[in-house]
Amino acid sequence: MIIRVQDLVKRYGDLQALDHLSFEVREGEIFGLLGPNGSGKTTAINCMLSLLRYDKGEIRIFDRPMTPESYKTKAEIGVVMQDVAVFDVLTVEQNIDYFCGLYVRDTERRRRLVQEAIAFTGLGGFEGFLPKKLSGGLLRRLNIACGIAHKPRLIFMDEPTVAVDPQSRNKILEGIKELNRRGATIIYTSHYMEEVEQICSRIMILDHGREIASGTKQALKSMIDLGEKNSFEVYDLPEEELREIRGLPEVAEAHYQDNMLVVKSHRGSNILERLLEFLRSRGIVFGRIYSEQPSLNDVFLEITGRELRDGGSHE
Ligand SMILES: Nc1ncnc2c1ncn2[C@@H]1O[C@H](COP(=O)(O)OP(=O)(O)OP(=O)(O)O)[C@@H](O)[C@H]1O
Repeated sequence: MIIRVQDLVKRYGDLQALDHLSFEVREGEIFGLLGPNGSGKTTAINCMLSLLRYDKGEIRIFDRPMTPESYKTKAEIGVVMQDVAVFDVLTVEQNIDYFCGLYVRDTERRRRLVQEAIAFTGLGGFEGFLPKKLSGGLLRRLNIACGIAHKPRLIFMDEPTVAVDPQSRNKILEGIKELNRRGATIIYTSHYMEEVEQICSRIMILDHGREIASGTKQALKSMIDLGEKNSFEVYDLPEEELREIRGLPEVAEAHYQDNMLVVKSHRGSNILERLLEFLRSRGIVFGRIYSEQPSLNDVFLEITGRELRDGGSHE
């Protein structure tokens, strides 16, 4: 077992940030911690890294107890934190060399590792740049290079794509999958469900410091009764027709707002064809049609009654 967390409790004064959290991470996984802002993801990571004292519980990494003095364990861990933490006065290359040097003393080997990290994160050509000359996306990639240059066996990544443009984000996500293919186990936190769905092999959903569900994305989605969501651009939908749609046995819920008819079906039922027939038979004019599978947001919504996040933008 790469990580075993048992019954972890962390309080900040009266606030219970982690509430009896237990989970395990196996070798080779990309394990996603998904939860809204403030759900306890960063606190959980800081406890696992022994950067934060906790009130109760046990944390083992590589089958060894994790303590602030676990230097051997720490040397096998890479950390990419939410806030970019690099030295302003050092160049890209010097920064990576500095962080790699915390674990790798041999200068020849380090030189090779630094070059590999530069190539891996696509920072070639920027070696001599100071961090303040880099774009936001490149700075994030430097942050990642600093965390992974020493080729750790286990990598913690805390929201590494916050405030990153879509192109850099995709590069970062591809990079994470590649690190995993090369053998690293990864803990990835995010409040962006699409990212977690895209890269994580197993996911734990957190809310108020508690696990509300965990499993593969398929397993999580099969926990809820929701099937696909079909949306139709409809210019006029009489109340009577909406009532009839709601009455169809496969329909879980149906709403009509701002010229959009949104119909969510129960799990396992495919009703797009039937809805199209219904609309046509009633002479209801429709425009564009979208069909979506349930998302992890639907899982979160069904369990907590709230949206995983407000709005849809990747701010
Ligand atoms: N040093 C601190 N002192 C007091 N409260 C804190 C402290 N750090 C975090 N908290 C609170 O603990 C809860 C969990 O915060 P945490 O940062 O772990 O959540 P998170 O899921 O990582 O959120 P985010 O995505 O915003 O970082 C929040 O309510 C937060 O306000």
